[in-house]
Amino acid sequence: MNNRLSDAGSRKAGSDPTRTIAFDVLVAVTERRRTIEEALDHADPARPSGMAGAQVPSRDRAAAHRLAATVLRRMGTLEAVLEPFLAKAPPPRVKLALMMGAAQLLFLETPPHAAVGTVVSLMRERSLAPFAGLVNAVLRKVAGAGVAALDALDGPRLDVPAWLWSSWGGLARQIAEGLAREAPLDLTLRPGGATPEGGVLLPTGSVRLPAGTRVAELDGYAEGGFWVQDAAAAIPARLLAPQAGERIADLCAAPGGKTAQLASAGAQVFAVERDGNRLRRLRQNLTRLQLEAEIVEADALVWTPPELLDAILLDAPCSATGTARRHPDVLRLKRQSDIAGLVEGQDRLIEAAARMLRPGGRVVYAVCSLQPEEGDRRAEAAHRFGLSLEPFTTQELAALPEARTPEGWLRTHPGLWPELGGMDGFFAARFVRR
Ligand SMILES: C[S@@+](CC[C@H](N)C(=O)[O-])C[C@H]1O[C@@H](n2cnc3c(N)ncnc32)[C@H](O)[C@@H]1O
Repeated sequence: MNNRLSDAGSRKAGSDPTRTIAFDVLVAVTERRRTIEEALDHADPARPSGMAGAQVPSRDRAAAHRLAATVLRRMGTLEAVLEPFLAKAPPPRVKLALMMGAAQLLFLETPPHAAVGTVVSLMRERSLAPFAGLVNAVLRKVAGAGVAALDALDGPRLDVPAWLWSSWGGLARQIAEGLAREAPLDLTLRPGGATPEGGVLLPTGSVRLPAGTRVAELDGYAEGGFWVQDAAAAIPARLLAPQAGERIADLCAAPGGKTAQLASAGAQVFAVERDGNRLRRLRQNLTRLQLEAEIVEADALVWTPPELLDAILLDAPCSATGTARRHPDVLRLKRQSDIAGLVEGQDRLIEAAARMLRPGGRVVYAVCSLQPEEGDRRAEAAHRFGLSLEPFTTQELAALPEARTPEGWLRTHPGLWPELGGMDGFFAARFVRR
């Protein structure tokens, strides 16, 4: 993909869809609070941002995704690099274009003539021509300073919004250092599935391939030998320890990574999901994997299982701050004020799950969040719903002892496994119905 960004410089200036799409994505994320994926779905380099048009070819989409994600991941650092070269603050869209140029120069190894030339052309394409001279001059200075400009900057601190940094307490620096790295591709293998070529088996059982690997091109993909799932995301379903024949609900199921884990253990799985579009993806995933589950389009708050259940996996909707490596837009889109509403929804789902369980039945509550309100605090509150805490044992977390909290919960974060390439942030706790 590096090449893709570099190649564009040799094309005619102004004919580069990658930068145009990346710019439109950045505008959509920062001005309209769209996710990168949503913005890409609406991208059309031939039209100004926000107008849906022809589908973007997948190679352009991937390269634009990488560029926009790099800007969002390193936004604080990029602002600090540009600041000395700007006499006064430019309009927000001009600043985005400058950050895009600087990201290519400093993080994506794009040749200077390509990085500067394409962003200058972009200014004309997006009705910002009066600023083309400024952009040209500033980016040339950034190119002249080179990566040495990064040396004096505290990148991890600059790139994380202050409210998130303070919410992560003593782990903040470690987490932020992990977020600065691009996430690898992690797979969960079907039982007995073969590791694709180049894959490394991780201590927890997932298989890891380098960032940028195209999953659909791997041997065994079409045959359903594996599915994409971050190493940390694969742990909660393992901790539920599904047994063949057990009645288990996956209450927030799409796109189905955890449903697949439960089904491949031989459990009788109800995959409950309220979003019809996401449910379609879950169905497609299960079909490719040749796995079976009872797919239920319903709100888990009101759904009632045909009989009380043996176990539940509750992967509740959350702030998703634990996925910021893969989705750096999360850093810019989430706000501290979002947390209270999410917490309320999580408690309602825990309460609903408790009602579905037979006495002695277990639930693993999980969130891909790094926020303590959505993690430990929810575990502390679960007794209100007739649930007892059942901590994970050291043996259950033997493959990742550093992720076991003093209370016996699971807490992963992007700063773990730095030498192996990190992992997403997840919290999980187990409760049993009294
Ligand atoms: C964190 S994602 C789940 C990821 C999934 N467990 C996996 O591993 O692939 C949360 C999902 O919960 C769904 N959801 C949110 N609230 C729900 C509810 N009340 N009932 C059912 N599904 C819900 C969302 O649409 C979303 O697909």
